[in-house]
Amino acid sequence: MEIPVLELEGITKIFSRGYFKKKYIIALENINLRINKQDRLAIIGESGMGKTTLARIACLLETPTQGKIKWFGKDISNVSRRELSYLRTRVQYVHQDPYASLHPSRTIYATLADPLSRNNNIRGKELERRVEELLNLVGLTPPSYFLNKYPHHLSGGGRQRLAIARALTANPEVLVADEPISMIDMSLRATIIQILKILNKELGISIILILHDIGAARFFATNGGKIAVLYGGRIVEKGECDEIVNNPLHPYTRTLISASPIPDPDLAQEKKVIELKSYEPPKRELGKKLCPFSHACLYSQDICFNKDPGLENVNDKHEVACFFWNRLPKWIPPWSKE
Ligand SMILES: Nc1ncnc2c1ncn2[C@@H]1O[C@H](COP(=O)(O)OP(=O)(O)OP(=O)(O)O)[C@@H](O)[C@H]1O
Repeated sequence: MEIPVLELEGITKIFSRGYFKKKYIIALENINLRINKQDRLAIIGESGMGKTTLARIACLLETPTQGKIKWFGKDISNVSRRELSYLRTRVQYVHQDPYASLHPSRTIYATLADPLSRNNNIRGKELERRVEELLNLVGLTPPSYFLNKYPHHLSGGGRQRLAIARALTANPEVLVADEPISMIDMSLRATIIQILKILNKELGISIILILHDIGAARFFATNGGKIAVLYGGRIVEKGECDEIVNNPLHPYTRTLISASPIPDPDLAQEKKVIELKSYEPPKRELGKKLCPFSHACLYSQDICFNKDPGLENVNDKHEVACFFWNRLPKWIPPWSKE
């Protein structure tokens, strides 16, 4: 079996808040993920489900409370500070807010040339050539127009392109983009996802894209990519994108798909959004075994409140954590004319 570039094994993250009366927040629980070379993985879920925490742990910017992180099969839980800072250059993080992640007083040339020179030990003409190559790659063309401009001269989409180019200066093995399209114009969102797909295909970089919209996740991961659905800090369903989107087996994934906008106005009018029993966020208690979606799920029964369903293999392309996945009603996709 292929050795994954990055592997998360049984990752749990618990935050504590308060000084005298501590409150514990289970942000992630028992997350297992394998990222192979050139993988395309979309992680989806609503706000507060643990996406950013997972992204930061995958980029080695946050330490898990429990679990192992492996880099090419080697456990890196106890590596030296020096090795950790090296590994952090191999897994690059693209922040959701391009406004905050770029230095406002550096030109676009300096934003890219300084880290390029540091990471690759190049200067002069070679450095200029590489800066131009990166600008071309992310669609900031012609490069000569942008070199002496500043981030504030760019639109939100342009700044996100620059942030992606800067992440590439370290020649990363993995790029984790945390909701990179949430703060940019709707019309530019597809182009940013398209750039990530090109980097994945042409440079062979493994890409983890964090999103809350399953439609965007589908656009990114269709045709060979994967999707993992996060709810209440757990992965409730994961597998090949086309398999998950066409045959979702977790009630939460079905809810997400049914809530996602569809472009066809006739279908949009007829589309039924799946109602839930409750719209409260999941309650997570330390040591309590249950399905995190049980309070909201239309199909939950006693067992769902007393036992952790755990991910089960449906087939080699699909895992789901639901006791009743094979007893749910037939799935009719909202885009179907049936
Ligand atoms: N540093 C922290 N200290 C305490 N609690 C935290 C911290 N970071 C995250 N949390 C909590 O962990 C849970 C998961 O947060 P996280 O930001 O990972 O979710 P998310 O899915 O990325 O949400 P969003 O889309 O709103 O950013 C939330 O309940 C959040 O309040």
